[in-house]
Amino acid sequence: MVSDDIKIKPLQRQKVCVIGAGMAGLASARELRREGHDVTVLEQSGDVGGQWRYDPRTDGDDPLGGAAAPVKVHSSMYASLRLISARENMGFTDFQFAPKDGRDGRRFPGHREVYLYLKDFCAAFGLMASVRLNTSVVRVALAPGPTRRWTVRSVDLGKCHGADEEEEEVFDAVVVANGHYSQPRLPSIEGMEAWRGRQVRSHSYRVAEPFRGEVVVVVGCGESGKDIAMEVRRVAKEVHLVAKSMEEVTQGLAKVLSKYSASVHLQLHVERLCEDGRVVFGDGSSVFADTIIYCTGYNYTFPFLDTEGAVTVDDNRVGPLFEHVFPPSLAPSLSFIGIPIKVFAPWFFEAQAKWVAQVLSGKRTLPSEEEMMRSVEEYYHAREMAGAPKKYTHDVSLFDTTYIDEFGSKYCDFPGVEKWRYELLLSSFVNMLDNLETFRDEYKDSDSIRNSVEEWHLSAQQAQATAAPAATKKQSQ
Ligand SMILES: Cc1cc2nc3c(=O)[nH]c(=O)nc-3n(C[C@H](O)[C@H](O)[C@H](O)COP(=O)(O)OP(=O)(O)OC[C@H]3O[C@@H](n4cnc5c(N)ncnc54)[C@H](O)[C@@H]3O)c2cc1C
Repeated sequence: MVSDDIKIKPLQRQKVCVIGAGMAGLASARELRREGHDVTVLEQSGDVGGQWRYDPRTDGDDPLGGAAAPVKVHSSMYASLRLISARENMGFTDFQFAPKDGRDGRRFPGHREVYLYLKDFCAAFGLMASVRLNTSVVRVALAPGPTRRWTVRSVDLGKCHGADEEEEEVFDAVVVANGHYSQPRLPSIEGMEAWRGRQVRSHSYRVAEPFRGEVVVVVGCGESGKDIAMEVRRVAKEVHLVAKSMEEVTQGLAKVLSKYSASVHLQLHVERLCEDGRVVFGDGSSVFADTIIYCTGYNYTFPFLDTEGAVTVDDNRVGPLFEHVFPPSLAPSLSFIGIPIKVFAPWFFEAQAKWVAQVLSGKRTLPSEEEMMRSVEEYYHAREMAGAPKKYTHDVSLFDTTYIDEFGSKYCDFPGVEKWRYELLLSSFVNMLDNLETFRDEYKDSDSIRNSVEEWHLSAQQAQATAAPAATKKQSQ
């Protein structure tokens, strides 16, 4: 643990390392630069965009080894993926995700449109000047000495893979933004190791073609599970979609299940896998399957981070983190951006990043370590009382307007999410629950949403035309 008498560098312009150039890392870079810090973003891949940079390569089919071993391919996006959140609800406050001529202008565009948007964001704010690509961070630990600083060890993947190519740099602060949709979280099912068929993680699913003519079991009924089951059904002999309980079977899912009843079958729970290739379900029925695709979520992982036990991951709880951002004993020099799930992204990442940038510059102060710790413990206790499993610690719930709005006003004078955006979110969600196959293309806005969306389109386009060049000029000065 960190010694109590360690000196914190006086707050001002800090030399900050951001790990990762996805949505969260880019939001951090922009806010830190705005606040006058000296920022270096280290990104292991050859471009920015994180998850939204589709990668046709995969980590292969071995889920058992793959669950423990770090993945090599970062993005879990499949080729056909389209957003589940409306573009009007995704975007930075001053750089909206507005449709652009000649691009995918749909309300729920494909993954590439988000990647291009993030590239535009980088260009508009001159962020590439701070980003070092092909640089994988392999170790982050407290630097020796009387001041709390961090040694960051990285490898230049563009050059070579040898340990002697590692570089060490010392930073005043580190912002961790490495994402948490890459390392698959797998269920533990009896017989998994000996089952003779192919077992694939949704992380490695790209297209349906490899499953042509097969009997496929899709475990997990979240967004990816449903999307993948519906896509695979077009080429497979039959698909068995496994839900945890009937609660997951929304009206929309029930509709498609009845529409495709000849090829898609709902199952509840996988009981065990048999060596002969059978998959036995909770009701005792079974099927000989060729492939199982696990769509069972992802784990938080920070393989490079050594905090001497100050921050741990326990059943997907990263902690302790004050407001999901600062570990009390290491704040503010270590912070995490993008940990919460089910938030307006990147809007919320921007708010978190603004807070971190302002705390580092001394514009804002944090409560004492003890108070932050108490707050974390109270939060855990409240979650427990509400019956929320530990693994959902960072699910702050998109529909709870208070958390996001209070965060913004309390920590960084950030505007609350406008009412119409919540209305749009809710109506899109209800439409998705009812019309799984069509919700992205067929929707009916209420008059008030339609008016607000029209206004948004106009102002977003104007803002992009004027503010972005100004921002570029300002950043390059
Ligand atoms: C299939 C799928 C569908 C999704 N659909 C939606 C949606 O519709 N709407 C929505 O809002 N969100 C969606 N999401 C969630 C989305 O990924 C997040 O909103 C957001 O992209 C997370 O951004 P991030 O920057 O935290 O992480 P990432 O995008 O994962 O970026 C992390 C970056 O860190 C880099 N990195 C990691 N480790 C290191 C290291 N050691 N050294 C250097 N660099 C490193 C990675 O290469 C990557 O570029 C979806 C996610 C998935 C997987």
